[in-house]
Amino acid sequence: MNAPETLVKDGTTPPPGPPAPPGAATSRDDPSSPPPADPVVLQTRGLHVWYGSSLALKGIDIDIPRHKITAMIGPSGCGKSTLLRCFNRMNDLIPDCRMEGEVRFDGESIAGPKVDAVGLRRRIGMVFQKPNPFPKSIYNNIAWGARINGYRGDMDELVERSLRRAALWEEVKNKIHHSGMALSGGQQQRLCIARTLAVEPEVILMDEPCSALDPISTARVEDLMDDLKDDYTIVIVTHNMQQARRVSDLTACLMPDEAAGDGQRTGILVELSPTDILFTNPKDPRTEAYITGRIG
Ligand SMILES: Nc1ncnc2c1ncn2[C@@H]1O[C@H](COP(=O)(O)OP(=O)(O)OP(=O)(O)O)[C@@H](O)[C@H]1O
Repeated sequence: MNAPETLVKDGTTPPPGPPAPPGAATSRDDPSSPPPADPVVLQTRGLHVWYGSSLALKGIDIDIPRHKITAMIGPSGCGKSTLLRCFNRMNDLIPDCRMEGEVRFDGESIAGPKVDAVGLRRRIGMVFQKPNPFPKSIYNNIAWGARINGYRGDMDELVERSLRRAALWEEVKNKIHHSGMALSGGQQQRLCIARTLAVEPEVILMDEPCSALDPISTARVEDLMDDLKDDYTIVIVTHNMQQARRVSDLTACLMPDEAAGDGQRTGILVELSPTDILFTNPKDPRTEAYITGRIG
């Protein structure tokens, strides 16, 4: 995503709230101020994303609520991962990827050269499909990132706290200086979650975090997500509709735009609903067609 000079808004959609002035103090700067009252933590308006000349996402307007788990489902190639990467500007790292529209975090635009993308990714962490621990010890998988991010506190305490929070401590406490690569796939994924938690993000983006895991490891990660949502906002992309039903509070259904030209698969958001409603009484016939297997 290249930061656009001018943000383009879809005139058919309601505009977001007013942006905070650049450099304005936020509640995060002042520890005595109450947490933001706005229940929406991430918001897009009129979001379009292109890879080269190919339009991958069109006109996405979505509000992600704080301290909830929002799942994103939809057929392959309809732009779920692309949308996830818009939230912390990971698309900036993809050549030829360009976005127009607005993405707001805590009410402030994340686009533009003045926003520190690295700092943004610290506040909005990401867990990937394939566990990707560093080729370092379990301890250093956590300590390394924390040190780079300027952590000056008690590192042993941070490592233990992060591993406990990721429900991994009991399994690794006696081999903390062994390689993270020697853990099982499920343990590696929880180590990656612990590494993400160690830098104290507010939001965790998960891109199919269980697709490489066996059912028992999947259940452990799902239990962990449920436990984490009191303190974090989680957005998860999943192909597994049962998983979306089990873990999420809200579900967003993305579908290919029927109006797109031949050979184009452009994703649009057709529905965002409470998960129990989306799977039992969907508002949009395209959602119903997808969840009943009539569109894949
Ligand atoms: N790095 C990239 N370069 C070029 N095109 C890309 C890139 N990443 C994704 N795309 C294209 O953008 C569209 C959306 O891809 P994306 O991976 O976001 O969809 P998805 O819904 O997450 O798919 P899946 O469910 O298969 O993972 C696809 O047409 C894909 O080919």
